[in-house]
Amino acid sequence: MHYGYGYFEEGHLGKIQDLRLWKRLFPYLRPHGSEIGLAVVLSLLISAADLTLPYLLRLGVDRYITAQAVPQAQRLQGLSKLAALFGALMAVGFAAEFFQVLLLEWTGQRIMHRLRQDLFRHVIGLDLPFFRTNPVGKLVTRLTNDIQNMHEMFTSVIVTVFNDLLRIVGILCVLFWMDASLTAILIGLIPIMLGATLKFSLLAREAFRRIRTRLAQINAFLQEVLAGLSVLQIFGREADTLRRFADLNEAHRKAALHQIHLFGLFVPFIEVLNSAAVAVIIWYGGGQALRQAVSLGVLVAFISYIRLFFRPLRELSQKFSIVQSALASAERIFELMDTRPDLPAPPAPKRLEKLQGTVTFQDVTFGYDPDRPVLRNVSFHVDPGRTLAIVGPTGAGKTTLINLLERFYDPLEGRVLVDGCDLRTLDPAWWRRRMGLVMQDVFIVPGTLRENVCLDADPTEARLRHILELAQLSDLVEALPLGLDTPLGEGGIDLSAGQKQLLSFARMLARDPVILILDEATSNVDSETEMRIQRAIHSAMAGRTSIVIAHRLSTIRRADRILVLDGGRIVEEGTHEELMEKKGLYHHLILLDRQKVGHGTVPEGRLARDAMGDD
Ligand SMILES: Nc1ncnc2c1ncn2[C@@H]1O[C@H](COP(=O)(O)OP(=O)(O)OP(=O)(O)O)[C@@H](O)[C@H]1O
Repeated sequence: MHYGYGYFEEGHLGKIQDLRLWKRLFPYLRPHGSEIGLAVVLSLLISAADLTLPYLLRLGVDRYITAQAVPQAQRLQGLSKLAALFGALMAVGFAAEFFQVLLLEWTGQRIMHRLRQDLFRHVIGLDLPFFRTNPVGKLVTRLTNDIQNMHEMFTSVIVTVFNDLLRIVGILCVLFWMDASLTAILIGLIPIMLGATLKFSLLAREAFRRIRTRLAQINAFLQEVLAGLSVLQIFGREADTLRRFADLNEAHRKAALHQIHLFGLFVPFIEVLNSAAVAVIIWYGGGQALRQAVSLGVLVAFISYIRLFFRPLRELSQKFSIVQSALASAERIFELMDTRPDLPAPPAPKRLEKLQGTVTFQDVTFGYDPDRPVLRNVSFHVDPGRTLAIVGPTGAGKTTLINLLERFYDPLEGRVLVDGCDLRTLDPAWWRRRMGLVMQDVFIVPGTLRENVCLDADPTEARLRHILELAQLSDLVEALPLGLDTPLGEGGIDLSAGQKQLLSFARMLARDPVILILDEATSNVDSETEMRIQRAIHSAMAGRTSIVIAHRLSTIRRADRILVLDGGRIVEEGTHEELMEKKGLYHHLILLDRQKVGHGTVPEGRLARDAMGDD
């Protein structure tokens, strides 16, 4: 939320004298040099019009209203001319200000658009390890509040500060030229005005910070409560939740009231100061006028100038605050832009001409936290077109293995090779496009069902129909009024967990990958659909290297090789028959599974993975 004083993250202010930041900002301003130049010219026009208006008043009073010696008709004619000139100048000032605002907003929006685009491009190019340590909320703030903050600075500070300074200096010069002693009085009032507004700015900034903190607490609380509302209702936590919300709401109300008091005090105070300045000028200047030391016109012009003079003075401190907050935002934005990917890109990323699909793990050790390895000395080899099944207890490191194969992370030790090439030497985007992933968690991208199936693939209409058929999605598509053009996700329809898995399978088929990875691919669909999907999966596996995190005996049996992982190590390896003969962990797991099936606690053929950790 923006209050006109900039958005501040706890206690952090930007340093206006930080040249490094201005240097980084300059490339964003440079393409708009002509627009900024034009805005400055318009500033000159606005200031000139503003400064001339009170002077016309002076002329009106001195030359025509109080000039008894001049004939009446001439005075009236002069006044009409002045009034016309006054109107014309106001129109010029208005038009110039209108175009300046348009120009600055347009430029500000263009700059922000580019900055946001650059930042987003950078963020989505970062690797998964970065997102583990940087909360999503923080990144969203960078792309929204911080960018908005800088927009504020571009549109309402950079050029308009020039306006303000020009006006202040211009007015002082004109006043000095008209009457030095009256100007001296006005200058005496400047420190009081500046001091008051500066103090107020600090208090206002603190007040807004408090409101924002309270609002952030309310937002976080609401998000949490609404996401888990059903659990809350089941456990009867409504009254307690209501009480906690009431406390947060009350704290926000108090903070908002404090800010209203502050403004309620400051705005009239500034008005009083303004009026006091006018009173002093009337008292002192009036005396001078009576003694004929200054003309009545000068006095009238002076009073008009005072009004013009105090506004920019008052706004300068507010603008100072906006610049401080914008520079703090710029610092955070550039800090994010300077984050380098954790996975170093090879100097010349390779793309293999003809990918066979051999996968080799060579003595791989890896941990998300380098001090706590999740995989230890893992080595295996899968030939093209072969199927490898990985089984093991919960938390054994199965998904981590897949993460390394996707090159979302690099091993701490050892190498992951495809067709004999270290993954670190390949172009990661090219490599990831060669893999088809069917996972339990399916991410729906905002878009239609067709876009969600095709993603980066471009199958023909007939092929797409065939894919939907294989993925058991045809009936669903037919039942939807808009068919494949039905929007999914927010604002569109929601798919069931099972339907999402079918979608994930369809995506894999559309991509036609060399390497197939299946992780709990059909855990959420009914038995009949599962059977059909399993059949389709097996035919999809033909001719592709497949790595399956297996929970079903049927899949495991068909695998060419089975790895049994436990505590991040490969503890057994072989075919189903070999491992059964060994009578080790695999044998134990299978027996447990059979027992469970016997007791009817798990569906037939599903490996009793929950029981795996019991041993
Ligand atoms: N992103 C992550 N950051 C930190 N630790 C993680 C992360 N992902 C997994 N881990 C840890 O790594 C270990 C292995 O997790 P992994 O997901 O590979 O196990 P898994 O064998 O796939 O388990 P499951 O069968 O339950 O899916 C676990 O101890 C887990 O806590």
